[in-house]
Amino acid sequence: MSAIDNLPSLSKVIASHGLSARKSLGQNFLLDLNLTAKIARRAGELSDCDILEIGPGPGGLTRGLLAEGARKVLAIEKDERCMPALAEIAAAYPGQLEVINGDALEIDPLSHLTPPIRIAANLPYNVGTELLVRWLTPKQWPPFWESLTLMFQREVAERIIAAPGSKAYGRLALLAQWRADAKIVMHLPPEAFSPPPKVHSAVVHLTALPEPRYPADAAILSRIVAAAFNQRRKMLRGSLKSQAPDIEDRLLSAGIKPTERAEQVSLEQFCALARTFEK
Ligand SMILES: C[S@@+](CC[C@H](N)C(=O)[O-])C[C@H]1O[C@@H](n2cnc3c(N)ncnc32)[C@H](O)[C@@H]1O
Repeated sequence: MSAIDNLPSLSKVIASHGLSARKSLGQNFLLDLNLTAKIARRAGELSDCDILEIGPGPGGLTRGLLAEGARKVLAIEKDERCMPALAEIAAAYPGQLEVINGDALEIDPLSHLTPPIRIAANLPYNVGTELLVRWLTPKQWPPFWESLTLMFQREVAERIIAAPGSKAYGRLALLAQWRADAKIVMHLPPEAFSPPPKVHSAVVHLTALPEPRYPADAAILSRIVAAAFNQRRKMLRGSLKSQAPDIEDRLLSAGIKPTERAEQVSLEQFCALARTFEK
């Protein structure tokens, strides 16, 4: 019998290590290993890849990723209490699991990983969106990762895949669809988690495009789109007035009516508008 067969169930792990869920860390754990294996399979072909996992908690998804054949998993977890449980998994997969106890928003994981790299995470929603925006907006493209497989609150997942004209359409949709193919690959009810959250969840899979769909500077595009959607009910000539005194001319040159609202503007048009700020 191998060490992996000796790993206890996640309910036992939680009980034996006293891992009562902390709300402040957004802890809603996945305890069903069939489910975590299913999520790991949605991350794509793992056997030749290093995986960056953020927020492994007691290690349900970590076990799924390793069982699905990941070459190596680098897991960054803020909660020190999870370290003994993760050490048990590391012992079952010698040399394949490296754990860092720290804040993923402050750690640069690159020196610990070898390409090709995929990212998988079940994170609190605010940390997840902040990291997603960071991963989508590096200056250089393609990025260090090939794909992202991320759990979100269902409404956030819908914002990532939203089309123009819909209520969910905004900065997340534009940044995600500019440089990646994004789709929802799984829906999870609250009961899938312990403790169950108040909201439904969904897993989004994003594959990095070799090149962005349209040329634009990431920082400028991000700034323009944020300003446009911060006042999404306003006409763009109003919401973007602070960006440039000649904003109406810039909008017209990008093929956008200055009286339109952000919701009606396509990704291609936002990129054209961002390019007027590069000159
Ligand atoms: C929703 S739980 C998911 C845990 C585990 N992946 C699972 O699916 O059962 C989120 C995890 O992210 C961790 N976490 C929260 N903020 C973090 C941060 N800034 N950096 C690293 N981990 C964080 C929490 O401690 C928690 O273990």
